[in-house]
Amino acid sequence: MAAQINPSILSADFARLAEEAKAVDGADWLHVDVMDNHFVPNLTLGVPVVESLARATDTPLDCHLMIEDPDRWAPQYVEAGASSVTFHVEAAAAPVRLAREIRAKGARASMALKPATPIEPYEDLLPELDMLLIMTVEPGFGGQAFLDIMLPKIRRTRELISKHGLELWLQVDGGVSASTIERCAEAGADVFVAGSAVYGAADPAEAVRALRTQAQTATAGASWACDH
Ligand SMILES: O=C(CO)[C@H](O)[C@H](O)COP(=O)(O)O
Ligand SMILES: [Fe+2]
Repeated sequence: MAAQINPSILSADFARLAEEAKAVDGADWLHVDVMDNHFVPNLTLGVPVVESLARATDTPLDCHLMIEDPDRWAPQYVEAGASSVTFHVEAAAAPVRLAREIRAKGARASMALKPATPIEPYEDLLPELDMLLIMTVEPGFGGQAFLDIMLPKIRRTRELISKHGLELWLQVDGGVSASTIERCAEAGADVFVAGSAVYGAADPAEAVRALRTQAQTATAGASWACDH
């Protein structure tokens, strides 16, 4: 699969979300960070904003739910128009049931791991998912420094995906920029969230294209991608 770049609107101007979505024309997905001030110490937006944004853009929405009780709330984000919904495993009571419910409602089901959460206990759940998100910062805020100690976890997850022959996308989120994206791609990521690196650029659409080129080039030279 070609590398995908998902600009995070956390770094956009929330008063001009429709225009900010257009500013990254050509992006694969729009990454929408939902924070409830409980699971993370920050508060962003909820279902009504996602509904409006889904009407305002043709770019599919990738909703990253950093909230308590995703079992209750995640299905509502599918109904609001999200094409992919990510819940945190640390917050989910029944991750398999929830992933099945998200898929049954017609969206891609994705599960996120905070930096201190290992992948190994969840190996058997991977076939239930369309995407796995490895956080490369502590969730809660944009503009944080990339945690390169997450690279071995990305590598081990890519090995598990290959071992089971899965079509699972592997997303990284947090501190992804021109100086870190190649290491993520080489380790095995294929979906890249970038907030400040895109919306902080003079030309956000050009930043998306440049990041994609960097990721594609790094992937082409990576050992994990040789048989793809
Ligand atoms: O989930 C997130 C934070 O919890 C954001 O998606 C992420 O931080 C993007 O911002 P940046 O690229 O600036 O790090
Ligand atoms: Fe995110």
